[in-house]
Amino acid sequence: MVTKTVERITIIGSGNWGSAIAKIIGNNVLDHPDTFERTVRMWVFQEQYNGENLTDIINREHENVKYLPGIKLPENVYAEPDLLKACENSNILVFVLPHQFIQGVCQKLHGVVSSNCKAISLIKGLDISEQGISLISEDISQQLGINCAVLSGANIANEVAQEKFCETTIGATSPADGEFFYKMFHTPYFRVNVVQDKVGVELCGALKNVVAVAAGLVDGLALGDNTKAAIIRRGLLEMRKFGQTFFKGVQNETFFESCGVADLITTCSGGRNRKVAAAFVTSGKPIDQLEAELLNGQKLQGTSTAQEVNEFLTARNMTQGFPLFTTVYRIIYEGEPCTKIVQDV
Ligand SMILES: NC(=O)c1ccc[n+]([C@@H]2O[C@H](COP(=O)([O-])OP(=O)(O)OC[C@H]3O[C@@H](n4cnc5c(N)ncnc54)[C@H](O)[C@@H]3O)[C@@H](O)[C@H]2O)c1
Ligand SMILES: O=P(O)(O)OC[C@H](O)CO
Repeated sequence: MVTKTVERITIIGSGNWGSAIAKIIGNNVLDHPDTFERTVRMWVFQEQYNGENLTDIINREHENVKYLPGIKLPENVYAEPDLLKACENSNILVFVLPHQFIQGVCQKLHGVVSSNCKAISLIKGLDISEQGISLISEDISQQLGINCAVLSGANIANEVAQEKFCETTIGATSPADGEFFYKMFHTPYFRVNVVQDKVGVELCGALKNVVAVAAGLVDGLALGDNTKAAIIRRGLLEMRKFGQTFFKGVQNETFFESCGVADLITTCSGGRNRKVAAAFVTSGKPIDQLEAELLNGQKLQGTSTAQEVNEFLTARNMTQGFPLFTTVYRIIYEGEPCTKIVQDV
């Protein structure tokens, strides 16, 4: 008799989105016991919450009281503070942590992960320097020697966790991987569409965060909805130009998926980057201070991505071709007046 092996999943990250996605995966594996192992492990960057380990609270209360309060996680989601233990014998790795922490995690996992693992990145960020750009999914693939698909969409975590209808996009170059991840993530309220333009999906997720900062500046200046719509439209065009200038094969259609225009709308209305950028205008406080004051440990991605994109464009003498990305950078990091967001774009 041939025994069918089932896939063991580890979620690497347990913030606001990591916890919301743990709810989806934890429930979906129960619907597919022939495909997935029942227990889903979630790596938690350990911290104390009211004098207790966060992992102990999550495993007792089935709730991430710090990053996703008020939402019960399925009882088969198990929080583990040791990264290597969390990933032991896993076949499926779901990367969902702020992009600034991915290098450290990959270094710890280097040489430990089996080459027949599949990975998917839900991270919205890029690894950019003067030397060039790497997609986070490419970094994961290269450092761990495994394939990595991506998932990105108009998905504010708290709304997804409350099971409010939305859509998302999976980018997978292999149709078999696309089908597999569809099964792992799709629900009636979290509708997955799979496309092959993995690079386009990932770029949308990262670059929309810079546009969200611009939208927050507009809100802070109380310029109104027409102005914000103009910023969103211009932002979308710059995202596409950036993708099609620096990467091969990025498709126009991808920008009309959930990961493109839909994510721009949601992030520019209700996202954290928007919120902190608006407060930057109204309070005059530095971004780091506002992140700490307003986000309760959650992390911003848009300001650091604006800085990374600017470093990359400056090294190529191409900032003029991307006025919105460049203006966001200059306002946040070089003290340009916030009103430049409508003068220089
Ligand atoms: N929150 C959302 O609505 C949402 C939706 C879609 C995509 N995303 C993307 O998902 C990714 C993860 O975001 P999130 O919202 O789950 O995180 P978050 O901002 O809510 O939480 C921050 C996380 O980072 C962890 N952390 C802090 N220091 C760390 C360290 N040194 N090393 C490793 N981890 C550390 C914290 O424990 C916490 O789990 C990001 O790329 C984000 O853009 C977020
Ligand atoms: O809260 P933000 O700005 O990080 O955006 C959250 C999600 O990416 C929206 O899809």
